[in-house]
Amino acid sequence: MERNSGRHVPVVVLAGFLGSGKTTLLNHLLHRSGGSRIGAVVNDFGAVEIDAMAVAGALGDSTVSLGNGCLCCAVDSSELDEYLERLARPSAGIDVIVIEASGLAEPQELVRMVLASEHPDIVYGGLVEVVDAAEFDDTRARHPEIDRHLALADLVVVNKVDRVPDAARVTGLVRSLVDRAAVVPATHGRVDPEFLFDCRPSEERVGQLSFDDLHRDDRGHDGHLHAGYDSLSFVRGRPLDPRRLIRFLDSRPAGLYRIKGYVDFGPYDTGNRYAVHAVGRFLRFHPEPWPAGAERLTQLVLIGADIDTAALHTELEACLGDDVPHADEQGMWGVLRYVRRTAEDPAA
Ligand SMILES: Nc1nc2c(ncn2[C@@H]2O[C@H](COP(=O)(O)OP(=O)(O)OP(=O)(O)O)[C@@H](O)[C@H]2O)c(=O)[nH]1
Repeated sequence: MERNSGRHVPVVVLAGFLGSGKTTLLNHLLHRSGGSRIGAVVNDFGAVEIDAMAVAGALGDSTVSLGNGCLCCAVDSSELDEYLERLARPSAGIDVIVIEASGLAEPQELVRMVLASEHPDIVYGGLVEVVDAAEFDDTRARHPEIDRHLALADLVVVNKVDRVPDAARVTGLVRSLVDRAAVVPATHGRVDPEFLFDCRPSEERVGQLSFDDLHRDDRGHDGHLHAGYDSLSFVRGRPLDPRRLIRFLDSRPAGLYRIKGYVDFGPYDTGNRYAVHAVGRFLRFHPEPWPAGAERLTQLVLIGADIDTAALHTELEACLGDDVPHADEQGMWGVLRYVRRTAEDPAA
């Protein structure tokens, strides 16, 4: 692909099911993009913008966030256009824009929105689909439409190959489902940024997409991946009790597929907040120092199908800690079981 010559900024759509590793990949790109400056548009499904928080530090003013709901269901694309306009301005000095879609977005809707943009300085830069190798079989079984998403992709990153014994089988299966896309295995989203900048589809392929896949149909949003999914946001200024939270997490219902956010354990660790990620049955905590001046908040987003959001909310309330100034030493043991301190597993 030609790099931005000052005329056209490519816009890459980064999609993939809940928890597949989109934010991790975007963060990798931001740190490894060499001389290229990346602008990011982040779209979360939950009302608290956890993904935007996770990428903001690396980007400063070149990230914008479209929170609360799926971008694919935005009434019109003018809001997106406004953001793209801001990022594509020559003064922003941005070479490529990446839109990180919510894990429940319909990629073809996003591609359509980019193609429909009237902004003269941007050009559609391709669809990147991230796949969670460990969850791929289950996700496909629950959502056969994933195959359709992969068929639209220009690059598929088969992520989390460290979590599967049969990475070659999963990669082969993905290859059989794509059209012309390149398929690259990865761990923690570590792909060569050139892959993304190079994944721009040919004119022919864009034409094919816009004709076959991109016209708006009249199904409404019933057939969308997010139909049937609910999300719940939990924000509190009072610390959580680690034992109670672990009890909640260990007994979480099967439909609660994704949890992400940050937890304040108050006196149990005054220096760190704990990024938490649950994807299916997988659970991980990453302690990280509180950013300077950050308000000490617990902020969680829970996403799932057939979940009782009111009951989950009540259960989370019950995880709030008692107002004790001191913490007992064993209190964090349950949490620390889910912390991995190796270079192989950096915080997302
Ligand atoms: N073991 C392993 N974990 C990974 C890998 N890539 C990402 N993760 C972890 O998977 C979890 C989800 O990663 P994210 O990057 O937040 O996923 P996402 O696709 O942005 O999630 P949503 O925005 O909720 O759809 C985090 O705990 C990551 O650290 C990987 O290659 N291997």
